[in-house]
Amino acid sequence: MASSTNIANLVLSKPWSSSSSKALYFPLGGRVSSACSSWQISKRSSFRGISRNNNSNNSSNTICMCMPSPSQTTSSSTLPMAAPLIIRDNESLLKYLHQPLVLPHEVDDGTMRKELLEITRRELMRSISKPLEALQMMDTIQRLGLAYHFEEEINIILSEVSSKVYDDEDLMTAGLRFRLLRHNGHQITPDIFCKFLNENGKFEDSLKGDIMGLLSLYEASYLGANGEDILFEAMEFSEAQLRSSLPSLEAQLATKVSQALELPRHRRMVRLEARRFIEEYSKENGHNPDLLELAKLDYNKVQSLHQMELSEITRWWKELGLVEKLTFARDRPLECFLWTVGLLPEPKYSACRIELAKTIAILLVIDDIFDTHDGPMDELVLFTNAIRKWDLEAMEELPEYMKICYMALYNTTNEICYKILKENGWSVLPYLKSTWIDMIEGFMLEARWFNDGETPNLEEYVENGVTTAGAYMALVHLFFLIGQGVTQESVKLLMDPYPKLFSCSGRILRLWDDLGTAKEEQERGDLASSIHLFMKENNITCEEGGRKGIMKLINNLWKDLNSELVSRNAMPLAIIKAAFNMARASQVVYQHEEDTYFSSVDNYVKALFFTPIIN
Ligand SMILES: CC(C)=CCC/C(C)=C/COP(=O)(O)OP(=O)(O)O
Ligand SMILES: [Mg+2]
Repeated sequence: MASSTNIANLVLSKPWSSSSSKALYFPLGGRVSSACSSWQISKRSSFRGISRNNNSNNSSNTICMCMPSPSQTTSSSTLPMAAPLIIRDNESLLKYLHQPLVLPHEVDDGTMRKELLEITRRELMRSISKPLEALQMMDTIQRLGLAYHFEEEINIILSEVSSKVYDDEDLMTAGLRFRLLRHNGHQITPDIFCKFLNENGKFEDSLKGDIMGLLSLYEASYLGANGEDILFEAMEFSEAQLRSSLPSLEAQLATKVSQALELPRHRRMVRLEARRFIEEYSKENGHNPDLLELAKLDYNKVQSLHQMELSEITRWWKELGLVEKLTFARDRPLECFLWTVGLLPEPKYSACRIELAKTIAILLVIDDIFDTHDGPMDELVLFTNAIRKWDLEAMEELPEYMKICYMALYNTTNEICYKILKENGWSVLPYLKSTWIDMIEGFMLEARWFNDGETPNLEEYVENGVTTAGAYMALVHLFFLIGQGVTQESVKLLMDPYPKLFSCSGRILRLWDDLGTAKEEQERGDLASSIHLFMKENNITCEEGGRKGIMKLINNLWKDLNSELVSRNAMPLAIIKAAFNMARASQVVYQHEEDTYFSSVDNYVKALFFTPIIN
């Protein structure tokens, strides 16, 4: 008979408190109940159930976790998504973050995760003699969000498969090999696809029925750089074939293909893809149960790290108190944090994420001084001049509401510089200051255009829009915060002018921003957006046509961005990755209505930061 355990009196610990790992074992098949709910314990292995009681009538704020003893096993699992969670303001966010909560990795106390990591590491290295197996496993590992644990092993395997010639490799393997090598910054030429062309230079008709091969070619084609025409041929060919075969595919494969057609792998944000793919993978026949288990444990562990960071950012933001003084300004620490997790998904960048989120929060307030508040021109000029001087005395001339913002920027930037100096011995104030000055001058230029009734051309608007979207500011900060490959040579490439890598990724950010926010901005009476300037310059009368044109520009910018990955220059790989991630995050933040899985930014935030994965 099923036993029942009342959880009302369980004392649970905070997600980041290391001292109190509690393992609560319940009998498999038993029930755990609270005042308003009960859970059947029927899942496999250690931790298998966590649910926050969201019944607002019940003040107990119960979090329930159920866990069969390690000896008990059962099969199959489903991952419920985004439980209802309402975060109304920073107050309730902080409250939420400080509520007692036990996350799965704590229950496991890390032992199981470590064991699974070692099992996976061994399996990955064993697969090296079979390239296809190794590549597939590596691909799954990356997709599950686990690649950061296996950087060394992944590089060993990639070096191995990049140096060999595989005469008999099929389309699927060639596509996978190309994509993984290029994604990870290894050299590979698209000539490996030449053998799949007929005498007219077109992909062979015989490939049309090879759905897995086409899918692999399709995903690889999105990493094409300028001049790699074979990959653009590959993109058209594979996309057309996949679309036309979609109705005849069996359900699971059809889902795989439509997911890919919706958004190729190369453009997906790492943590969101991990969240989504863990569920897909759990339903795949023949999945590796250890890998799946590891992915879930790891996802939840990283999520609890993110909660801790978010708690730190929210505390900082509240203490700063900017929005209490500037009531028109945006109050969105969560949104800032979403960006930073997009740019820097790896756990090791915890401190960088916190600092970057601060800069974005301040950027939003300055943007609001210029846009929403419509600061009078003379005040905006004063503000711009004071920032140029970068001097607390210059602050004295400013109106009260500007003073507090000025000092918040001044202090936060100095604190970031101090941390970098302490950590690495680099004195970076001239660079950080300079990138903020560029940004304020960009805002000022927009304000002048608006005030004088002047319309810039598309190119002028977009280039300035990269600066006002904060792209250069964010990447220059990250260059020093990450601190990898900071040399005299790479620092010389950083500013004056900003590197092409930054401007391509920044243009993608600006264009997605306009696609996502132009409607409200136009209603508010802001400057014409890139969509409208594109329509004007190309004699297009309908907005839909303008949007399509902008999408084309974005696709071309991706080719430019990929070219930067191929040429590499002296830019460190970590900052190249961050620039790519900025382009990826832009699409995620601004194109959510077309995403059928998460469907809203709110759901991204819940899935990323608040809802652990449960079985
Ligand atoms: C990674 C980074 C730097 C993220 C910042 C994102 C951003 C562009 C915010 C401002 O958008 P907005 O649409 O409110 O402002 P704008 O007036 O510039 O369009
Ligand atoms: Mg905008």
